[in-house]
Amino acid sequence: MRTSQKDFNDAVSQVKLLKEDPGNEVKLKLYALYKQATEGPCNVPKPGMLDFINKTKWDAWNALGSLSKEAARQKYVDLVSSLSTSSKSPSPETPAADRKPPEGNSLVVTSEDGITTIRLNRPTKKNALTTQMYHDIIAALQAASKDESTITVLTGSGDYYCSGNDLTNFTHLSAGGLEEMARSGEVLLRDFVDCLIDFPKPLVAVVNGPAVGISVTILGLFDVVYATDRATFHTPFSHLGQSPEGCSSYTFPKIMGSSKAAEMLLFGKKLTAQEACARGLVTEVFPDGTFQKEVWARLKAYSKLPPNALRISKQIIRKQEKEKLHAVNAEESSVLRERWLSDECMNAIASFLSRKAKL
Ligand SMILES: CCCCCCCCCCC/C=C/C(=O)SCCNC(=O)CCNC(=O)[C@H](O)C(C)(C)COP(=O)(O)OP(=O)(O)OC[C@H]1O[C@@H](n2cnc3c(N)ncnc32)[C@H](O)[C@@H]1OP(=O)(O)O
Repeated sequence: MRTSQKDFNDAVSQVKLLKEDPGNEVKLKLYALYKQATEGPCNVPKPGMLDFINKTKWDAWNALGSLSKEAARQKYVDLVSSLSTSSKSPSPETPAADRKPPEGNSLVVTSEDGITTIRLNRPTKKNALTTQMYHDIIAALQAASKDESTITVLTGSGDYYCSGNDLTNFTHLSAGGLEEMARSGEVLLRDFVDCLIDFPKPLVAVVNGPAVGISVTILGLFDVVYATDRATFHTPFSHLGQSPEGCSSYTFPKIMGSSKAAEMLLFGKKLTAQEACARGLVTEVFPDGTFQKEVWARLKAYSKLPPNALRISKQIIRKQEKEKLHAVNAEESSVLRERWLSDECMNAIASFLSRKAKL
């Protein structure tokens, strides 16, 4: 059956009414099909390397080749129709466990039994860290350092611990352009890591699933790291045209030796939880089935220890390193600022956003 211009116009209007964000990949497909349906094959010059949002869009449109306007209209209508069906609200009978938790509250902070828990809560994005989340974690750590709790925990919701920096952070350009984005990124990164370096109470990572990028590098600044046996530890900086951060250029060689650290930080070797434990990055690994029960029981017992003694002991253990860690953090952040402006980095991010590469 042929798609009429009216079907197409209706589908264009329907997209604006979708209840759920269909995600970047689908939005890119819709964009490309729309352009093909309305203007025909891609007929504009390829945007420059640094203009990676428009370059990604151009790539998607250009990839449709000589597809006819009629066929593109049909594909657009079919795609919108599949989205409209899948984004209908769940019926009242849908069991709660089958529903995705809301995306609204990306960080959930709770305090109970002497433990303040900071939970990354963007499970549908594998808990990738938005710029807002870095700010919120800083605020949560500052509050936790002064609250009644004895121990502070960082963990994730859903099947991932954290997929690292949200790569769409790079697409939110302000009036100052790329340079300004890189400058503010450097300041945010430095503040975030400084806050971890200075955190005065026992800081525990409860790694409930795979961990990527900055969520791995900062583990050297935690006092204890518990991981499920499902967790993996991956720092794909070279693949992304980036460089190590979170003080890992200093803490990783110290923790695991320089050659093992290089395998992770230069070549992006992904470690299993057992390997990370053998290298000293993880304190203890638990079977996934009993992970939450065992870890929280242990933390509850530790939280009954005298809080002042814990603070003072942590201070003695970390004191010698603080100055060095702040210097390392400043240097890593400054090097990254340069990296973010490089073609290698731009290309890697554009490639992720257009879904050509997965790590
Ligand atoms: C200059 C501005 C910067 C400002 C901020 C500065 C602050 C400091 C920055 C410090 C530098 C940090 C460096 C890093 O952390 S490097 C590591 C970055 N992370 C990645 O490269 C991971 C990318 N993701 C993946 O490879 C895969 O998604 C993953 C293996 C994690 C999971 O694959 P899987 O197939 O299981 O799931 P999906 O790919 O379908 O993912 C589900 C949805 O989640 C989205 N997603 C996942 N990870 C990220 C991410 N890091 N950023 C953005 N979005 C992410 C993915 O796109 C899917 O979304 P859709 O359903 O909408 O398609």
